[in-house]
Amino acid sequence: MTNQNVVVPEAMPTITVAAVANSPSLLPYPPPRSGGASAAAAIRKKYLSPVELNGGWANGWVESMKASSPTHAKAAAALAPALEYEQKELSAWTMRYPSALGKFEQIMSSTVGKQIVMFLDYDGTLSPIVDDPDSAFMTDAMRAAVKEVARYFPTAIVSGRCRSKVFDFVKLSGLYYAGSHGMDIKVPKKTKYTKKKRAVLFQPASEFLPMINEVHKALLEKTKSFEGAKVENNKFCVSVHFRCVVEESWKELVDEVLSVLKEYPKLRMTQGRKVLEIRPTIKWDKGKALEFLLESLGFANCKDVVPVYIGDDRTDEDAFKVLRDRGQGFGILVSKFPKETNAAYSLREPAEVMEFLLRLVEWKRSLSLKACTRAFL
Ligand SMILES: O=P(O)(O)OC[C@H]1O[C@H](O[C@H]2O[C@H](CO)[C@@H](O)[C@H](O)[C@H]2O)[C@H](O)[C@@H](O)[C@@H]1O
Repeated sequence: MTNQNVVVPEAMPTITVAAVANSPSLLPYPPPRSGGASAAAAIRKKYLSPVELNGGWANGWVESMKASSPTHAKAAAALAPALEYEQKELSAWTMRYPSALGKFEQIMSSTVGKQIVMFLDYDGTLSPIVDDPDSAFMTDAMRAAVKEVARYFPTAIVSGRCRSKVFDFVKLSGLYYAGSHGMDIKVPKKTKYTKKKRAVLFQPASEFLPMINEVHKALLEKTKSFEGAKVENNKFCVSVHFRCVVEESWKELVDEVLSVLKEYPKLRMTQGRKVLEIRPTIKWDKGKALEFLLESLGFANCKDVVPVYIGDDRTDEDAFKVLRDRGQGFGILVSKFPKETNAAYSLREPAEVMEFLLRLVEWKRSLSLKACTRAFL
């Protein structure tokens, strides 16, 4: 069976056992905890294209879904040699993607005299991952930190959620919001940084709205018998959550989702953190949204701008890649586990993101203070 609208989860070349041994950073998320050659075999299996696996596409998705299963991880954690192997992998990975907190001074010294623009993902970055997507609240302390950052730097929230929903969580005006993985961007008429004649609403997938609503309904119907499954309408994309579905039912769930998708060749499916994301096939992603926002802010051809993007998920990789390709700014991946990434730095969890944001504010204030003192001398 071939299905053009299905994106192979993490389509990666097949990795050999030797290659894995030599490249500790080539690990799926979270890494298999079975250690040594068997870990390598698990990695190899994960990266096989679904068409190569017996049973075809759906099995490929289930393999990918299982690779991020905490149940699997816990069961395998009983193996002591695996833990040692894992520690080595982690330290090799953090050498390659150092902590943005550990390298804070170094990072900041490269931004002096330049304009930092902040891009923040929401789930898993500003808020912890929780079972119920409707309860993924950010803390007041995090909100205060983001507010402070936005006082000093243009700040955008870039999320897979629909724009109104992510605004309801963040509740801060004066920021830029890009929802539906960047397919719904609003640039207000007047901000500290831009004065536009009118607000800009950029929705490159607007023609898909009726189709997305139709698919949302169909998916609600098809998944209603799966205990724990949740379908979320994110306006220009739909999320099918399987975090609370028992693993034995994942294959059946994927089959149902694929059976709906078969009727919509203009939609594609990708996988996030325990979620299947259905979205239009248009060439638009969080990376394009980052470029669009930089342009809207007047930094399109500016050499002295440092875009900083913090995110935790596969969809954030598009933005990290844009920064890497531009050779401008840097991405920070939020992850506790080694993970192949286009980011330059890492942070372990939202609490560290908050610490980074607060240090950024402190650094900016101390710079301004030094400048004032110099002016008085
Ligand atoms: O781009 P993001 O802001 O990171 O949004 C990506 C998806 O995030 C949400 O799902 C994830 O977080 C949930 C709450 O912690 C969790 O239950 C779920 O398993 C995660 O995948 C959101 O609900 C999705 O619609 C977004 O696409």
